[in-house]
Amino acid sequence: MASTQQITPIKVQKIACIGAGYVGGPTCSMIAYKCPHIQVTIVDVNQDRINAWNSDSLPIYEPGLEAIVKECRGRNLFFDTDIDKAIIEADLIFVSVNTPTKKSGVGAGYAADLFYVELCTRRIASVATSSKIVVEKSTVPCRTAQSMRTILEANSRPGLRFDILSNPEFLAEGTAINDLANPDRVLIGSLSTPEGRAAQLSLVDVYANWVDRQRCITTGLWSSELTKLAANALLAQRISSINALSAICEVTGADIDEVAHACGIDSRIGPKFLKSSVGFGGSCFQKDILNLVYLSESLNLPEVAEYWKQVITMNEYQKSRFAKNVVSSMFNTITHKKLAVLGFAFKKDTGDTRESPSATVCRFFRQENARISIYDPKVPEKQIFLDLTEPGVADDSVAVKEHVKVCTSAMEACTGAEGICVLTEWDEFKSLDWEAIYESMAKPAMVFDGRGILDADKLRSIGFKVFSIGKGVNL
Ligand SMILES: NC(=O)c1ccc[n+]([C@@H]2O[C@H](COP(=O)([O-])OP(=O)(O)OC[C@H]3O[C@@H](n4cnc5c(N)ncnc54)[C@H](O)[C@@H]3O)[C@@H](O)[C@H]2O)c1
Ligand SMILES: O=c1ccn([C@@H]2O[C@H](COP(=O)(O)OP(=O)(O)O[C@H]3O[C@H](CO)[C@@H](O)[C@H](O)[C@H]3O)[C@@H](O)[C@H]2O)c(=O)[nH]1
Repeated sequence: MASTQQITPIKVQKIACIGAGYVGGPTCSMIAYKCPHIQVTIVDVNQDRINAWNSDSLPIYEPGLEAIVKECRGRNLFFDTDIDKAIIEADLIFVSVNTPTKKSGVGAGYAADLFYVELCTRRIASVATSSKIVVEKSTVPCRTAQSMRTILEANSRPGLRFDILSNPEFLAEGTAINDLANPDRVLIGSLSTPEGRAAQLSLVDVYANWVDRQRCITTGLWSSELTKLAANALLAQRISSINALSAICEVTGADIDEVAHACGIDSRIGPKFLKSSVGFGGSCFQKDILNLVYLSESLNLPEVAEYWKQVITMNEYQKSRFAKNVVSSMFNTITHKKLAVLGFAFKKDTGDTRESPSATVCRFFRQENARISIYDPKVPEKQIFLDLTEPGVADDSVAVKEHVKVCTSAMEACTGAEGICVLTEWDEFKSLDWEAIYESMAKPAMVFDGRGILDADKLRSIGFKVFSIGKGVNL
């Protein structure tokens, strides 16, 4: 029978966050900003990253982040590599480390690699001198909290308590600050024991400094862990669904934006996440769906696994369909032709290139021996070369530079090109001087809009041949 014993939640005064990445950095900076009475220390093993957080040039680009960090840093927000000190001092610890897809061993290519989560858990256990609330912020497979509890209980000093909470993060890159300041919901899962409930309430109290308590959803641990994977799978599924329809539009002459609008206006469907594109990217969607596929397979649910896998298959199809269409439209060869690629980040307003569809398309163009000129307003040149270098291929870091040029403006990338591919939806691409670009290009000048952001009629009136995703082949 469940105990009715009441335990008073602790008042959190010191928070440590292990992992100063895209999630740990912005999330805990927001906590420091909204809770000046709480001391927040964000720690990482990566000295360069911590140095950057302590400098004028933050390691990630996120609109609005810099102002928040500048206001709080040195006041109640600290970035450090002294992980042990932060653990010892904190009463609540966020584990916000990376959980990439496993590259080898059991579950390779599907399962989440929990190596870093386990490393942190063991470190907390061995270092802690007082009881802690440990919060899974990383996206993890269902029931990871149980493994964390077992490790903590088996390795810590006698008499200490560790309450594990699941508090998955739903921020999207590029809009992280607004997502954190005004979240649709904050999800906190715990065991249904009195201690678990008390820990849950302690974390609700932290968020309640700026989030309405009604929006703080409290659930069981496993529901919370699974909700994170489910939410990403459902979002990615919408994109794959609209992209599957875009292929039908291109053959039939229907217009994907009209279809998406008319479908999305139905309140049961809703308008968001129905923008057809060259494919979804980012560090999460593919990884989390693969994780869900693996979970389904390990639970002996092959039909469920197959269902979710199809979301990724469709995404791969969309990227390759786009790239092949460029080749066929350019008279079946792009060998030695100059192609301008506008946008390399996986979406606008971020410099993140993880799983970027632009990188996939560029790799395809490289295979076809095209000359690729890339412009992205936020992705550093070094990162572009890193992403396009084939790992394990001797001297490819040199060879890639024979095919790929990184430019400092869209105009520079497009000058002399035979085709332009828009692969990230940066706003600045909509207002380029398209007349001047047209004049500078080899003819026929072609534009392949993989994000559906350009005014195709206007471009055609200038003289371009235009392909827009989901708009009928109307070059
Ligand atoms: N990127 C997103 O938009 C996003 C959104 C929601 C959830 N998530 C999830 O959050 C987690 C973190 O993602 P991210 O994008 O911030 O990753 P990231 O790679 O940007 O950051 C992770 C950081 O953890 C550090 N780290 C790894 N092991 C460590 C250890 N043992 N001790 C100290 N530091 C360690 C790494 O050095 C790195 O700086 C992942 O599980 C991801 O799925 C990401
Ligand atoms: O209608 C749409 C919406 C998005 N995208 C693409 O989908 C990808 C992902 O976009 P988005 O979800 O906005 O960015 P992420 O930062 O990857 O955020 C997702 O992944 C995070 C990590 O788990 C979650 O926290 C967020 O809730 C979830 O939206 C990008 O390539 C977008 O260009 C489309 O093609 N069409």
